[in-house]
Amino acid sequence: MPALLPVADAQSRLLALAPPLPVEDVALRDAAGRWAAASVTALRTQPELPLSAMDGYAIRLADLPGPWTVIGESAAGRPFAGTIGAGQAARIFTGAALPPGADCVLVQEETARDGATLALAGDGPAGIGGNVRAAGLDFYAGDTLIEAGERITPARLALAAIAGHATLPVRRRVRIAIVATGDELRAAGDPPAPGELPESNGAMLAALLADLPVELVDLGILPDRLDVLTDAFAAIDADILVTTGGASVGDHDLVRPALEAAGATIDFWRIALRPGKPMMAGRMRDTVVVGLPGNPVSAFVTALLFVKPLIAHRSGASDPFPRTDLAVLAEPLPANGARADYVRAARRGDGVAAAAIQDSSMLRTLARADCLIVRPPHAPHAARGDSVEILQIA
Ligand SMILES: Nc1nc2c(c(=O)[nH]1)N[C@H]1C(S)=C(S)[C@@H](COP(=O)(O)OP(=O)(O)OC[C@H]3O[C@@H](n4cnc5c(N)ncnc54)[C@H](O)[C@@H]3O)O[C@H]1N2
Ligand code: MOO
Repeated sequence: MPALLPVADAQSRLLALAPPLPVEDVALRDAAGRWAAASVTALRTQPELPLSAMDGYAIRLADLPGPWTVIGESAAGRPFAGTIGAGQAARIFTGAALPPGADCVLVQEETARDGATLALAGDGPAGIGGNVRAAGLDFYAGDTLIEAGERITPARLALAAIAGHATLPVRRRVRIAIVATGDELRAAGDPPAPGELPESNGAMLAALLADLPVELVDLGILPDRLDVLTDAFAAIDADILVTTGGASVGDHDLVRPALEAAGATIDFWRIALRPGKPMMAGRMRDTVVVGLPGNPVSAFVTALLFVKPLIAHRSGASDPFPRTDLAVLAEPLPANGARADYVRAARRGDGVAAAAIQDSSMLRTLARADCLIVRPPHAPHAARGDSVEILQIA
């Protein structure tokens, strides 16, 4: 058996199987959660004019300590038409344009007003520009606001809107088909006969992909039959096909031969990862095929490390891999073997502690974990208090 492929090598080979999808311009709200296909520049300056940051009075700093004569009003969207001269003030509201002649804003709470006469009842603004947002404070027309390959987060979406964009260039949504394989599987809710069990990977994968720009087709459960699997795979019209189960070496593990019979070329199979060793990936015409192991925890971990990054890559992400953090061990960990280990763990006190049993079938253990401790191949014994890399999962 050839040596197992290191996780990072498998990740880069997977992404190299197919490029990002074609670009389309979509309405702003439809771009949420996708990745910018080109850099986004500001079509306007924000704010375009100096604006008041407070409700109060627009004045000239040199006129402090007053009093002033109030000669007009500037509201957001309805600027004052006149100019502020010596001893004059304009009522002004938050977001309103600072009238010409004024250079600062006196906040309402520091004033006493009697008809058109305004008196100081506090310290007043600290200097020229006090309580005023200068033109271009946030950005200037022509500034690059979002780089190509960056995710369109809610904040970046709002930024694009205020910068004057109605649409954004993004990659089209990823069409992804998922299939569970196994004669023993029954749809969740169907009573299983002895030796059968409810199918759980489909719901888990769909939930894991819910925050990604995908069109998901769930093909349900297919039996361990070469002809049925081959016909089903050959008929798939998707950018990515994800199977679970049947990936290992048993007599009923038919995903690889079925993919090959359907025209796929397998690029790699079996990686140095626990859980997730029997994972495979390849290409079937324009479809990237990813065969995940059937064990539910193995399917979860390989979906996090491979399927989500593949979707991000095909969606144009420049940084498609999950971000890890550092945490302190609340309990020691034994030395690791030859495969990278993603250890189910939970926060305890101010550290993280691994679950006692790490079997890759155990969904309750996974469901109670809030992170995976990343143990590199051959990592030595780690003591309580040591710093470890973790991947947040909840
Ligand atoms: N001789 C060897 N045996 C195994 C090896 C090996 O290297 N040599 N690898 C083991 C590893 S590691 C894993 S992981 C499993 C994965 O094998 P498969 O991908 O072929 O998975 P199955 O055998 O089909 O299923 C494993 C397990 O998970 C249950 N399962 C499958 N699909 C689902 C689903 N959609 N929902 C819920 N549960 C599912 C299935 O009933 C099995 O219990 O192979 C080891 N064996
Ligand atoms: O690596 Mo398997 O994925 O033990 O569970």
